[in-house]
Amino acid sequence: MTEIEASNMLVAIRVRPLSQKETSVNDKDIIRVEDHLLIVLDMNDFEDRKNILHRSREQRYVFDRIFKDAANEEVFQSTVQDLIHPALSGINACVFAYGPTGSGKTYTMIGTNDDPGIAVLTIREMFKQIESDTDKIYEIKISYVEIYNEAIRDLLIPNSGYLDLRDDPIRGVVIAGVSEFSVESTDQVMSLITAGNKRRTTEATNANQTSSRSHAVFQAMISQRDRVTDTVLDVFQGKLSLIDLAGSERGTVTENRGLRLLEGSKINRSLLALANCINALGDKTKKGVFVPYRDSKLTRMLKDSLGGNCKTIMISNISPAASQFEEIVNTLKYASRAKNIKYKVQANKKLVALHITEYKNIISDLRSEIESLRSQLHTNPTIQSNPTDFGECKYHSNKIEEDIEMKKLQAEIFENFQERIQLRRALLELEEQNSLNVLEIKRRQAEVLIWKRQEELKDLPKYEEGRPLSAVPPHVRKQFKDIQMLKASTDKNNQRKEFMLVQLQENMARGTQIRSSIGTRVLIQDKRDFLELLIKSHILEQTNVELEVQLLIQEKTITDLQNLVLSQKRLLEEQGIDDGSSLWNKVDNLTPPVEESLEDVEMSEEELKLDGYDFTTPADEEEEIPIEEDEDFERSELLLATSKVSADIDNTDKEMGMMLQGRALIKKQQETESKVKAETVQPKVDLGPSPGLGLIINGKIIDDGLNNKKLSVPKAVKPAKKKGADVYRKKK
Ligand SMILES: Nc1ncnc2c1ncn2[C@@H]1O[C@H](COP(=O)(O)OP(=O)(O)OP(=O)(O)O)[C@@H](O)[C@H]1O
Repeated sequence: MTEIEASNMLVAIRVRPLSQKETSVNDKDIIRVEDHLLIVLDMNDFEDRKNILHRSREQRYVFDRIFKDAANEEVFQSTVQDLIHPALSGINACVFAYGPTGSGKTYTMIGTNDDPGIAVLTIREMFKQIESDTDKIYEIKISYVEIYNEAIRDLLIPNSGYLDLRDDPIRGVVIAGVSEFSVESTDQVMSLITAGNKRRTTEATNANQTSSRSHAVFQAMISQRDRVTDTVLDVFQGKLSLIDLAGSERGTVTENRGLRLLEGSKINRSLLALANCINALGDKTKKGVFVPYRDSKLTRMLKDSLGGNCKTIMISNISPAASQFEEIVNTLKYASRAKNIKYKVQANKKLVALHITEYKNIISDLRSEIESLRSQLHTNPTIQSNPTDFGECKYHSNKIEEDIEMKKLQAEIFENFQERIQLRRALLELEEQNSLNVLEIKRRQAEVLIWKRQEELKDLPKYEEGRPLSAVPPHVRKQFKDIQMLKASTDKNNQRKEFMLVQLQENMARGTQIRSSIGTRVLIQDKRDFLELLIKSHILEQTNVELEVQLLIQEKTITDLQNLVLSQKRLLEEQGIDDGSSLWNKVDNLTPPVEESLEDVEMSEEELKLDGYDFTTPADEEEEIPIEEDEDFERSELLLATSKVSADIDNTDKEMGMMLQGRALIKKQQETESKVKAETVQPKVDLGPSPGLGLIINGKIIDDGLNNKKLSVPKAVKPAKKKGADVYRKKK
């Protein structure tokens, strides 16, 4: 598995001017900028300077780029301009504007006539570069959608229905059925964007007169090839995404009620999912932890941009007003975390061997469902007979009621099926992450083994013989620390897997219940059409999964895996370590030194820098990232949960068959789990819960991931410290 040089996400901060409203109430500007340093002053420092007991809440942050009183052109030139050429050369690029409501995200992305925003400037620059490149032919298609209340709508066509996301084996996550317009000039793009913006859902809230209630995603698909005929052509395909996120809502700030409150909680949900992904990707202590991209439509769409082969820029917007202190600090903390996100070209690589069985399960599951539907369709004599027979319909005498019931059923079936596919795929991804963790652990263990071998040749006591960890070189200590983190992440992933398995069981039981209720809920002819539709959608999904399997096999990642094992083995053999017996047994038996806990032996900043760690995080980074804990937020969650429960079908009467199927599934998963466990060395240190990664299942926030306790490692009982030469006992 070849990895290109990793680079970090570029994070820029944009501070908007004080608004008229803020100035009119004498709100103060509390943001100071000195090059890469951003200082958030404490308002109390203005008013209460004489009170020496007052503890200042002043905060300092370091960022790649900070803009204050800057025009959009300046922001563009120092950030996004550098993405245009790579995007035209086949590299994926993404820019997203993040920040609380009213902080200037839409201003940054769209701008005004006098100060055109990033989207306009990007398109202009793109066509400028295309026109000056006479050697190549470019084709550009654009799409523009919004995610509103977790539903995707096309902004380029009027009255768009809801669109769905699909996992395309070649293009990654795609929006099925989205309109893509071929464009040849800036003007064409601009008129499409303007029309799209008019269709975007905006409302006045207390915090912003034209608050964007949705996340807007503009994408340009670029293909480039040489202007040479009659030769085999290489076509490069890049994707440039520009995303204007909806603002994070705090009920207390916006004083939203009713629909706005419900809407806000959905916006928060996808932003919480985004924050969870940023936390998982950007936290150095969370190596190998499963990234919950599937928790929201937004994060599913952003999967490539956050953790894949994509150059991404995050522009975090803030107001400078003292009244916005909490929002400013929250935004800056998330932005700081995002700075740690790194990219690797092959981050989305899949491990074929470990997936084939899982995919086969999905296919056989779909097949049996199709069979059951077919037999319902063909064996039920009442369906085959008179299509206008209304005899089976017990409850609906009137056609309108019938239509409503039919639509409700359709929605239930679709939702149930989508949810199942999402859970299944998430389980696959989780398995993949754990398998990668096993590999990463072994890779590091092999490194330690090599170091041990080299040490054996020296006249020093072995670390097992009392040599403290502090005497171990930094690069080896880093391997031990990484191993510890990876094992902790694998445990955390397994806990999450258990949650998901329970959800899957419930989903399947609900599916059976919905299907068995069809006969009593709709008309005969409708039932027939309905079942046919169901069969078609299932066949489509099955074909999709089968295609994925074939592609995975073609990817030959199995070979990659074998190559890795072989090269690792060769490496060890070269060092005279592997005697040809079992390499993996040998590395699995490797235990970290017990004389001192790994946490006790802190590496110096210099040592860590040498090992590739980043120290650009603010001093208070260790603090927990606060979440919206206000009453309104909780109330809106409750509201959502209640509406969900009332829409749910009572599934207490589970069929025996489903129970057996569920048990078989759990048994299978347990077998897989014990297999994974057998391959993984149990951690010697209890790491406790890993912080910062929340859990959203079926759209419900199970664990916000931000209230968890911090990662704590119980300190090992330290032996009395030896000094100087005592530490290095002579080998006998
Ligand atoms: N850099 C800026 N210069 C001048 N005015 C600005 C700037 N940034 C934002 N504004 C003004 O502040 C107000 C709020 O900005 P905007 O609508 O872009 O916020 P937002 O973050 O997109 O809000 P929401 O999340 O509610 O949609 C607007 O009136 C906008 O014109």
